[in-house]
Amino acid sequence: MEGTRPRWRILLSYARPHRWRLLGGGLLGFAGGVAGLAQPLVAKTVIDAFGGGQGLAGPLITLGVLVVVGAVISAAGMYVLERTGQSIVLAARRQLIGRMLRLPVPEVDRLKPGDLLSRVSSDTTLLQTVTTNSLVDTVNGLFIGLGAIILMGIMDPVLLAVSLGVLVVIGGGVMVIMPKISRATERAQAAVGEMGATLERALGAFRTVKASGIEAAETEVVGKAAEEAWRRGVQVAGWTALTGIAGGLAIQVAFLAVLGVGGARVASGAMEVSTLVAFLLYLFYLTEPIAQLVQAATQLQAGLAAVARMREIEDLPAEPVAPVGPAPAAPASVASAPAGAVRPGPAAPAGARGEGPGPRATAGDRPAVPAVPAGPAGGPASVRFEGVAFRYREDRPRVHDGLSFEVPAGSVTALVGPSGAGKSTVFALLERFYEPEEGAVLVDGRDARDWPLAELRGSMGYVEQDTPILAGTLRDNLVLAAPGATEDEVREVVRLTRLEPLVERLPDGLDSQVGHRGTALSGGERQRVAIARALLRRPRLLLLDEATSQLDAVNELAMRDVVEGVAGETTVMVIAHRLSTVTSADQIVVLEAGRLRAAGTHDELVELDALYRTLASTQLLVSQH
Ligand SMILES: Nc1ncnc2c1ncn2[C@@H]1O[C@H](COP(=O)(O)OP(=O)(O)OP(=O)(O)O)[C@@H](O)[C@H]1O
Repeated sequence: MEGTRPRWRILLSYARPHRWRLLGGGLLGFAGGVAGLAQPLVAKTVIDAFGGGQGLAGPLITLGVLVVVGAVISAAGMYVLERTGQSIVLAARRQLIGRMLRLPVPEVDRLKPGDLLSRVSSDTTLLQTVTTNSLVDTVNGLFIGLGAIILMGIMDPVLLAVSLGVLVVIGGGVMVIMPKISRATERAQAAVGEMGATLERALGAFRTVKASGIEAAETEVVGKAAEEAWRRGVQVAGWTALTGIAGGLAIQVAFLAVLGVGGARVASGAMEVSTLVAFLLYLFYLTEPIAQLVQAATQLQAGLAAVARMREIEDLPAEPVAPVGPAPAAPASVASAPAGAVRPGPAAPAGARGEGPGPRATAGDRPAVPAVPAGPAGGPASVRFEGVAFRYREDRPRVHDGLSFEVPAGSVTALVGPSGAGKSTVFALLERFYEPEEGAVLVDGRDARDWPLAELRGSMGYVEQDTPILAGTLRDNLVLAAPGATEDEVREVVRLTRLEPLVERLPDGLDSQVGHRGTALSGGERQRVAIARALLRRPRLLLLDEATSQLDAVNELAMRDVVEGVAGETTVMVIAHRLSTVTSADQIVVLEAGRLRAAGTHDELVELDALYRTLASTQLLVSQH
């Protein structure tokens, strides 16, 4: 229903919650105007008093008070309206931001971040004037205009008909132009969005731009987008100027018409000269309200354009709102487990691990490793892909084509395969960023589509290959997905992911800033921060996309500690690029062209699968512990 609502009603819906403030601001403005009107009268008493030799003090004080009070009231009215305008912009921004962050991944793949940014920053500001000053001006203009028209009608209905005839003809012309202003503003705003998108493209790859020496070329690209925004802006200016003169023109033409018709009526004795003069004065009195109405209508067009661009986002499908609240706190006994403590035995007995290739080792067989802050509530999750077919877009080939495999609860499963085989897509489908075309992705035997989305994602920790870090402090980044994490838990994951030396080195420890996108950290540190962040979430299923670029020894040890530290209590799926990861995995799933090629242990696959042998001897081969 929202989508079919006329835009002007949507616009009014932004103002509605603030109607009393708008009324208050409007009334203050009106009172200020009345105080202004009273000033000439009081000025007259000053002059009279001056001429009559009476005391000047009284009238002068009255005049002074009137001027000051009038100015204060007008300023207060303006402040109330401007403030309300800001509140309306704030509400619109909050709504839009909330919506954007809940857009499904495929929608955001399609949209440009720079353009989205401009909708929140630039389009919303267009609401400010139209929902406040323009609204008040429209009401004022209508009242004053109607009052004048009634008086003119009482004075001479014929001349009123002449005046209205002229006003309606010119007003009709203005109405034809108005939608053009709306369309031109929409295009101008779209051009501003495009400019934002091109600038974001350049700033997003800032170092590459510099290293490639393409500053001038990129400046040209962004400059072209800015030029387009200018061209559209000039179009808006042209149409606005045209409507601006229409108000004055209407009055002048009406004046001439009334003078002609009125003059003839005076000559024929049908009306008095004084009536004609009074009528003409009223006609001029209409100039201000008409100008106000035209200006408000012009601003309304800009507001409508903004609404259209904001609605484009709000009409897109959105994911359900996740319940807010920190993850449940970990039991203190586990959270404070000393370094090197052996975890409690394997959480899932072998029999509970489901069918499929059996895990090679249970967690109990592993060497003593540090514990993660706490075991996940609900125990490790199992995963099954059943004949999954998936493509990113209609016009693209299938990435998965009948993919089936099973990951028993509590096991460590490594996914390997040539580049582009669809490994990362397995994780994207598990997180339900996308939905399969055919088949099903099952978590704990339940179709991922049947899970409440927040619960499904809440049970997983996902470490992307390019490990995004957000601007803020190291601590902000760690507790991002687990705001309820205790200091002990944070310290524990820091130790487990071998981030301690980094924390000690940083001037403010955990509270040091990591820079925009974590630029103050090395690639390996960024990856370990991402792992620590995922662990603090106490996931039932840990999805690790090993970075191919960060293959240093510290990272490798950190990865091994993490996997060993959580195995058994948490199911681990890791897209493996290190031989050490696959050799210690319970099972290895080999993907090729979106299908399962083979599954088994390292030794089995080396024996049985040629592709795995090749992968193990080339791509995967890094170092072995
Ligand atoms: N968002 C996307 N939109 C369109 N196509 C995509 C998208 N993401 C991935 N693809 C395509 O899907 C295919 C599988 O990608 P995926 O990232 O799952 O491969 P991968 O096995 O993880 O590869 P790698 O080891 O190189 O990371 C690739 O051909 C890729 O180009």
